[in-house]
Amino acid sequence: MAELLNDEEIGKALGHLPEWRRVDGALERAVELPDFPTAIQVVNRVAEIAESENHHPDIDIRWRTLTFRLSTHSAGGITAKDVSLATEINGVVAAV
Ligand SMILES: C[C@H](O)[C@H](O)[C@H]1CNC2=NC(N)=NC(=O)C2=N1
Repeated sequence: MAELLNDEEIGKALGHLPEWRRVDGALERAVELPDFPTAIQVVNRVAEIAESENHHPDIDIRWRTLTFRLSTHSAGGITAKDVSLATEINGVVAAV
């Protein structure tokens, strides 16, 4: 099972993920896409990655704004899996 990261480890990870913030026991990023179809394309690409890694984000979809929330449910907080998926989500968004 993935180990929970401590405050120092989370802070260090966020240093490399300036688009993300810590909200309660999760990493969170909101991103605005050019339009709704593009937002759904991003969701679909993230879904492929999440399924391949068996680690799934919470996704809030409001028109063209997506909010991703990452936590490891089985650990009850933030683990390296969340940091890894955040990095991959950044890559998907950057490729739009
Ligand atoms: C049975 C299945 O492997 C688990 O429920 C996986 C699925 N996706 C998951 N996603 C997240 N974010 N946390 C988990 O603990 C988790 N567990």
